[in-house]
Amino acid sequence: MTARKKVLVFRELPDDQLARLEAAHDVKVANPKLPTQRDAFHAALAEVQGMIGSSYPVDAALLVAAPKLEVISSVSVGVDNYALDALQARGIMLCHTPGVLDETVADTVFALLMATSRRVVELANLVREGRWDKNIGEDLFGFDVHGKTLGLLGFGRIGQAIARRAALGFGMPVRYHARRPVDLATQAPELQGKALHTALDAMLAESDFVVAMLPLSASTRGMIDADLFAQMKPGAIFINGGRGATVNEDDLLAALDSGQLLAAGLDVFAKEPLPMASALRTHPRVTPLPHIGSATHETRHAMAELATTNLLRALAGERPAAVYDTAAV
Ligand SMILES: NC(=O)C1=CN([C@@H]2O[C@H](COP(=O)(O)OP(=O)(O)OC[C@H]3O[C@@H](n4cnc5c(N)ncnc54)[C@H](OP(=O)(O)O)[C@@H]3O)[C@@H](O)[C@H]2O)C=CC1
Ligand SMILES: O=CC(=O)O
Repeated sequence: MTARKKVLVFRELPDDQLARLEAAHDVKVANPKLPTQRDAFHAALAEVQGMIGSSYPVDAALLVAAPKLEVISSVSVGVDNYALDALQARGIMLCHTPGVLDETVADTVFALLMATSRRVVELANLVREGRWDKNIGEDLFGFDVHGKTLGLLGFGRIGQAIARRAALGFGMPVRYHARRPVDLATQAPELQGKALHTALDAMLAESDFVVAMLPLSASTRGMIDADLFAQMKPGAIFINGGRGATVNEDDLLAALDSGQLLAAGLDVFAKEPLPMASALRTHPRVTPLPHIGSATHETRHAMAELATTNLLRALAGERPAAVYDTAAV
């Protein structure tokens, strides 16, 4: 039997997953985002071997305050909140939740595709506000989604789930850009002949919808800028389901205001929650969501369960299913 260790839960976990942790280890729950729990969170760091949570920056200074830390289990697939260099230097394991959220995040991205192209929020507001006094005219028509070309920036687990919806359900030709082409024959045979690895400039020029599904890293920070927007088809729709800071938001606003982009659907922003002063919050052709890519009951539970299993395995000296390679860029 594994010796009991000290575990810090820094974001709410479902009761059944908390109970699994408490059965094996001494657990402290303290969310540093809540002023009433911040001191308890920082005090606990000195003794903990394991941490589990998400959506909080675990930087190098925080890690210095946690000298006994062996493993962090993130309830997220993205790992941009963690000081990867410091984790690697200290030999602290980082686990995450790839795979269990792919289909749900792809659904969210498709909701944004449909909402932007068919003006769903704008037209629902027209009805709610009592402005539906005659049949709508051309000025409020949308554009088709089916049959249009989809360009994907990032073609990993989630990008491929989006491509399946587009190619198999909506008859959309798919172009994707990633640094390495994916071997569709072994990894996604259903997309063979339907999704093409395409040079970035050609993908941008050919796509009616450009969807970014990129992780945030040194190579992607600010990557989607004025230069890329200028290469998109005039009147394209841009969707971001990856990370906000991969986009230069001032350049995005300029592309919307100039008419180069027809609309944008955004689940993620450079700063979250989105500041009240951000023009993206109220722009008439932006559909903003509060980072809900994986936010369904089923998927958030599956993520918590995988993260809990990862942590329990790591603390027991076993290899968890989803260890992030902190040396990878
Ligand atoms: N909105 C939300 O709620 C959610 C957002 N996310 C975000 O989505 C991201 C992607 O998740 P997932 O699909 O599981 O990740 P994967 O690691 O499976 O895929 C990442 C993709 O991005 C590509 N990529 C990485 N760097 C670059 C680059 N510099 N230029 C071009 N392509 C690049 C990779 O290909 P290659 O390495 O060959 O370049 C790969 O195709 C997560 O890291 C997270 O930030 C995830 C879940 C929910
Ligand atoms: O943004 C969500 C994630 O899992 O990463």
